[in-house]
Amino acid sequence: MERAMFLPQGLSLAPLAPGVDQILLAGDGFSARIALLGGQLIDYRSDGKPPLLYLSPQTAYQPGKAIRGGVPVCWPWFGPHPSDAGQPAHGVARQQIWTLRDAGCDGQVFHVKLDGPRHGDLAAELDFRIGPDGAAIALTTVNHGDAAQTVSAALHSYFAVSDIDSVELLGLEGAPAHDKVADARAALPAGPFRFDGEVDLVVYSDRAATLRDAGWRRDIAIQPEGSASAVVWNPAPAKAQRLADLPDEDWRRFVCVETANAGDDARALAPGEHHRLACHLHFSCHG
Ligand SMILES: O=P(O)(O)OC[C@H]1O[C@H](O)[C@H](O)[C@@H](O)[C@@H]1O
Repeated sequence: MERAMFLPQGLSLAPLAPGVDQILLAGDGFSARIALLGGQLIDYRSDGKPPLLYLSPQTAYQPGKAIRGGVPVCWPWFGPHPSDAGQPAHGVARQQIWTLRDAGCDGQVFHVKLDGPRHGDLAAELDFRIGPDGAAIALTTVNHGDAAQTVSAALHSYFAVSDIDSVELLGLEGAPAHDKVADARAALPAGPFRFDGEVDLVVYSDRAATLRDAGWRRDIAIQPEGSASAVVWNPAPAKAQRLADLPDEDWRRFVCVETANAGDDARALAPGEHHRLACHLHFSCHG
């Protein structure tokens, strides 16, 4: 909180829950919130429009627990730990408090830098650029050690949708994928992808994708950087019921399209090397 005096106009720190602060951004025609727990964007919206991101009303804002919604940062591993089942799923970054290092404003675009927890010799930082046209989130990993390290990660975006039956995902047609539900390798269909039942895919693609929502007449454009994998996830009713921090019916209200370095796309970092994984998110409404 001691940094509050340096914050630009439109940006402030406020409590989100006991022991957890959030950064509030109020721009011309848009607003956003970043939780320091997990270093995660939890809200972005244009005035009068539906939110970009889904955020569970049942989430616990408690250090040591991940927030269900927004854009959790999975780091420095995605999914189960590669060798130690006692470690948390999706790494340590989403459960810990990040530190605000710098914030500024360039015209209408806010930028915010956060420092993440160290994990051994690996360090993480986040760079947000948030303006009237959308949000960009960049996760940079640096290997400060003397040995090579493998890192997997994801910007686990929960996109809000009008209803899951109204959306289709475009841009990943025909891409090779690992279907984690069937534990099988397969290519995505040649046409638009629709969500039918539980979906948990690592799609090997570095292409931009578009989430088209006919109900809200909106397209969300997802432009990846430093990524050759996208994780596409929706739990469907049975798995949603097993998630204590998600209302039973809310699986209909989001889909995750995660800009990732997952599965075969994990990255090896030599000593001193860094890697930047970023997603650039824009939405447009159509008639
Ligand atoms: O419940 P969580 O640990 O947040 O994980 C939620 C989901 O994240 C990713 O999308 C994984 O591919 C899924 O397998 C997992 O179920």
